[in-house]
Amino acid sequence: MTLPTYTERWEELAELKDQFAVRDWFMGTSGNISIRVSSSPTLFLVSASGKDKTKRTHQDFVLVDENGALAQETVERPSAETLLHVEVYKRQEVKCSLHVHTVANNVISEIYGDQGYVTFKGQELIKAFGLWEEDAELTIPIIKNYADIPTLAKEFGKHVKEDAGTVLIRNHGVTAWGRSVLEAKKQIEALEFLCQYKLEFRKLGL
Ligand SMILES: CSC[C@@H](O)[C@@H](O)C(=O)COP(=O)(O)O
Ligand SMILES: [Zn+2]
Repeated sequence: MTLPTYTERWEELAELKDQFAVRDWFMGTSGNISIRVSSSPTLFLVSASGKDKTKRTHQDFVLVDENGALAQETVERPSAETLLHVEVYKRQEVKCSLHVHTVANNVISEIYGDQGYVTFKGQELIKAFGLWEEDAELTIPIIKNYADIPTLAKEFGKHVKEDAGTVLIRNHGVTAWGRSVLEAKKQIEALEFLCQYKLEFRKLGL
């Protein structure tokens, strides 16, 4: 790990955090985000736990290793959900992992929670997930919100089958990851759009 890489990745993550904060995507200190700093060994910056993520400070992120253990001296604790980030960084191409709680993603995860997935069809934005065919269908898994984080991470890990993806956690939020910050961001934003659309549609009784 070279210092410019560390600083550049920190800044990239900090910018993203500011953007999500403006959208109110970190309500009540919820949400956590991370970015890969090194591949060999695996090291990534993850948001510190329990902070007001609408504010920018020099303690916003901490460096952790492939197991989610602190790789630097700090008084901060890594996100309580660091183990979910650990799951995606097992894939060498993954560069970024994002987790947010929104009302729309929570309601959709509850409505479709029993069936374990939600589908979207006939929507332009499913192209953000690489689905370009006219009748393509996007399926997003919904997992149970286990209180025990290692159990939650294990369940989540079963759905990390590609270098980019999205998983809803029932009545909790969503985690998206990708080969770049843009790819992870694109998916989490697109899913939020699709969840809001589906809810609006249902509200209108259509
Ligand atoms: C305070 S509610 C949110 C937490 O329980 C958790 O789900 C979350 O997303 C944020 O935890 P954090 O440890 O700050 O990364
Ligand atoms: Zn969470």
